[in-house]
Amino acid sequence: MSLRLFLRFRVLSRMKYNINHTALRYFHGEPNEATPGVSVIQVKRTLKSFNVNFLEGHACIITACPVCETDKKKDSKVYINKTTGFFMCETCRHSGPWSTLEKFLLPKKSSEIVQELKAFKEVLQVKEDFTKKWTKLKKTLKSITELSDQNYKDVLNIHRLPDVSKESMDQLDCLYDVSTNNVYFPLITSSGSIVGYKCLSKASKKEKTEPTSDTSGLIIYKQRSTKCDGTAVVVPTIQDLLVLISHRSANVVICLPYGLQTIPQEILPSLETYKKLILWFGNDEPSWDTARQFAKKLDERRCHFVRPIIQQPSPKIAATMNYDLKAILQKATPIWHKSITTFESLRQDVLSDLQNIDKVQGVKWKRYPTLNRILKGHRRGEFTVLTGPTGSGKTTFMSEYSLDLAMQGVNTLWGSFEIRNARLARTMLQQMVGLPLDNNLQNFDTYADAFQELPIYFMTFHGQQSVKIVMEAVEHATYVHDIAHVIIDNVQFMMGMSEESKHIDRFWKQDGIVAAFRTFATKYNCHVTLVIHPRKERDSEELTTSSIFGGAKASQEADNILIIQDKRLTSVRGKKYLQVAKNRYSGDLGIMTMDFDKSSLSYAPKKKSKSESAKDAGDSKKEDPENESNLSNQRKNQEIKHQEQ
Ligand SMILES: Nc1ncnc2c1ncn2[C@@H]1O[C@H](COP(=O)(O)OP(=O)(O)OP(=O)(O)O)[C@@H](O)[C@H]1O
Repeated sequence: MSLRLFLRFRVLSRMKYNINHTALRYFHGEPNEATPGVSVIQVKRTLKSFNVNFLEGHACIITACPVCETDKKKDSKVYINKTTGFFMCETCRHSGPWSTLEKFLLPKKSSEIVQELKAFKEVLQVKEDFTKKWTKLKKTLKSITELSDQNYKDVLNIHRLPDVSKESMDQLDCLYDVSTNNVYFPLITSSGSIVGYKCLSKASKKEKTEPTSDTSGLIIYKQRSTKCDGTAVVVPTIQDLLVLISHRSANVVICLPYGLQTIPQEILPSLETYKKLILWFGNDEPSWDTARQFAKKLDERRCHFVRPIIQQPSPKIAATMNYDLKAILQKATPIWHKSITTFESLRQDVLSDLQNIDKVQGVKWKRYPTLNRILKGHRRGEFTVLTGPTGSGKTTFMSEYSLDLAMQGVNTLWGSFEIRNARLARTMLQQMVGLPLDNNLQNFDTYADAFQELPIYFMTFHGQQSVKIVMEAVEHATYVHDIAHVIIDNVQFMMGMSEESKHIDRFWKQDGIVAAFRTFATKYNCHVTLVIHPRKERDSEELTTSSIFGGAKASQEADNILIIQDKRLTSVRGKKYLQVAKNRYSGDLGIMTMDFDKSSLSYAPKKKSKSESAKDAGDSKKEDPENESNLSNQRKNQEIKHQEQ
């Protein structure tokens, strides 16, 4: 345990946390630092072996902070995340991976080790204390409750906020900026420290959060003169929070810092005191998906959910419809199902699915209407395989396909083993702005700022990697950043050396990788897209589902198979197109032409003038292969099923 080792670790962990705040959020390839992946049993065993008393909470293990102890501070608690091992102390604000805390917990430390720990502590990650910034803001801004009654009402009207009394608002301690009309709500931890704020902006009409990621604070409202029974209602927006406050619908209401986008593991300590959390997010599919995802982090056994049916929209909408908010909250049911369930407990889910049929079909692409028609949308928990000849544009297409979804809020994790992340990010940036970047360098910062807002994360793996390490990184990122779409480009980079003689082995290896990602997609309710090269086929032959490299596993396990077909080399009028060769959700198959626009690196269909579209509509009936009849689609699907059997 030398100081050198500690310092090396520090550089990596610092890089990890700092880079998280920038556009490209990287994960490191080193097994220990990148993917803590500590089991709760392991943590408990170590604590017991060190004779350390601890409490097992819902999402964290709680014990006295050994980092504070070195300063002889007493009564400080450290929270250790049960899934990742990430620790956070509410007093000294140190945080980091379990492997670091373990060193501080060692019972008998030689004086040499004590010295090393002191030096190490200096360089440990410390969560930013926002109190000073907040105090500064307080000097320049007004407390909202200081406004005259009329002005206070005007501010509520400007932001279309419900009629919350000044007394209730006073508890939230929010500030008002007279010059911009913005309202600031502090984000507070359970120990009372201010760690950021949520701002209702008049100009953008949106909620903005500072810091932009990984805050440990929440907006917590507790009704005065009522006893907390350990229940809190959790809502995504300030509007929802204020509605519940103004209707006095719950004793404790908590507003999440980043809405439905992500729930940082840093806020879990502040939620430990609640025995029951009622998640009230809204009655559409994304809200429902998010609730299930968040509940996994919060500990499903204490989570209840306001089911997403028409009579139970988000608090804000329910209030405008004059629904009884208390009655809706009383109908909240547990998220956690036992292994055996009955139709009685499923009926609300079935009803919700039927009422939300369009949204259940998934997130629709903005750039590919044809894909929406065939695949209906992009759904969580599915497994997609993309294949196509070498250099046919698999990466370029997948880049635009995933960008489109990320721009609609799908949290995305890219594993690009073949091309460098910087090149991939550049392709995506160009696809986002639709212009060649080198000719528009003067606007780079504007473009980059917009790109930085997107929920896209990149793994820093490059070249050959073991499946175990990649899977650990993917599972970790899915937990920490609530990832909904993982892309692996391409599978061949997880299969070791590529000698022809080892072909049989490689088939087996690929089957193992496919099985691992299939299981992951289902277990974590996350969409996985694997890019797989085809087997060597003759150029003149079309690729089919059986052309995918490896055994039949990939085509059997996939929910969707997408194949890029390049007919330009074999026929004069040949085109490049994307074939949907398998679609488990609706069974519809078909093709989408891929006209490449070099300046925007895009395959999206170009917008046509009215006369052109009218002409095309006539022509396409005659010859457009995209209009294959459903009958032939069904026949093709049956053929695939037959092959699989
Ligand atoms: N339809 C097209 N016409 C012309 N150039 C294209 C087309 N599609 C992609 N490209 C360009 O071809 C190059 C290779 O594309 P890309 O890396 O996406 O292919 P790939 O199928 O992923 O390759 P590999 O088989 O090596 O993985 C890129 O520079 C891309 O901009």
